[in-house]
Amino acid sequence: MSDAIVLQGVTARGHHGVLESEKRDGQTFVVDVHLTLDLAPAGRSDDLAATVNYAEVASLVVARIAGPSFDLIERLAEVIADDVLAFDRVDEVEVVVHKPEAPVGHPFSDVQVRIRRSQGPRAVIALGSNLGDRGQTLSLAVDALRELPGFTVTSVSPLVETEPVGGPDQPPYLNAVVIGRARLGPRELLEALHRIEAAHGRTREVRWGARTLDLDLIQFGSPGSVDEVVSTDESLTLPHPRAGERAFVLVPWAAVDPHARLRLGPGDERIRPVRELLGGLDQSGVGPGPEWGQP
Ligand SMILES: Nc1ncnc2c1ncn2[C@@H]1O[C@H](COP(=O)(O)OP(=O)(O)OP(=O)(O)O)[C@@H](O)[C@H]1O
Ligand SMILES: Nc1nc2c(c(=O)[nH]1)N=C(CO)CN2
Repeated sequence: MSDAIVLQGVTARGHHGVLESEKRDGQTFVVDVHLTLDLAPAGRSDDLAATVNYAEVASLVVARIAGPSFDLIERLAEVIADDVLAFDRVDEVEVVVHKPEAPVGHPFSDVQVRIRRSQGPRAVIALGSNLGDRGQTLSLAVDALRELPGFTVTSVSPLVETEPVGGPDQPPYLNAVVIGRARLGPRELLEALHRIEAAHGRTREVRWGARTLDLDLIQFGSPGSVDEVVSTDESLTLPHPRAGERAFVLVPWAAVDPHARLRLGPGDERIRPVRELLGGLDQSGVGPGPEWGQP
């Protein structure tokens, strides 16, 4: 990925430094931020929501420069990198902090630190429940994902109420989609999903039968990018082979990421916008669900 947004020379006064006089008097800090992200969705749609607003990044940087004092500019760079990586769309960030008035004791023009930090691949997880207190179970599953080491939840879709698709006669489902960034590998993530399912009384007796909780890994990495994982292995097929035909997955996914794209199958070259796939599906069995946290 070579697309980037580059914001240079964001300047503000701050009180970072090891010396008492630096903390007391303050000085000028200058920050450059280089964000690596896919700009094609914004290029195609002309929609600010499909990219990162550089003015928001500048405000975050100024807030950190002017905010609570750190001893080291390394620390200032690190917190700025963390703030920028909280934008789900950013794959990698480089932060340079300049301190041109630093007390160096000799003539000099600038001192700077430069760090580069990356997100893990983006993972899309589909949630479903049609037994017990469905909303409560799905809320607890999202909590468990938020607490999962090596996984950062970045977005949670609204709940949808859906008619069962396939399998025996069974009650209606609540479904949702969670998107996150994974430092875990896809297998470790699937094992963690199975542990969360088991903690909520999930059993596997009937294929496509009723269940307290179902967590499917829909996609790991961005389709077409180097971090995408494609697998035909039966124990972990990626992308999930039935996702493209399931309105109960695609409706909540498109609601939380209108620019999402899906490879049509593990052996398939075709990558399609989720909204386009939805256009070809019968969505009559999918309706709005309760608010999160409401019965
Ligand atoms: N992408 C994937 N996400 C989740 N499970 C997968 C995936 N690929 C393969 N599997 C395997 O599928 C097996 C059955 O999973 P599960 O019981 O959740 O299926 P299901 O929900 O009844 O059906 P479906 O897979 O059609 O949603 C699991 O043991 C798992 O190893
Ligand atoms: N509406 C709906 N139907 C389903 C679901 C689901 O989550 N929602 N899951 C299935 C197997 O994973 C089978 N059928």
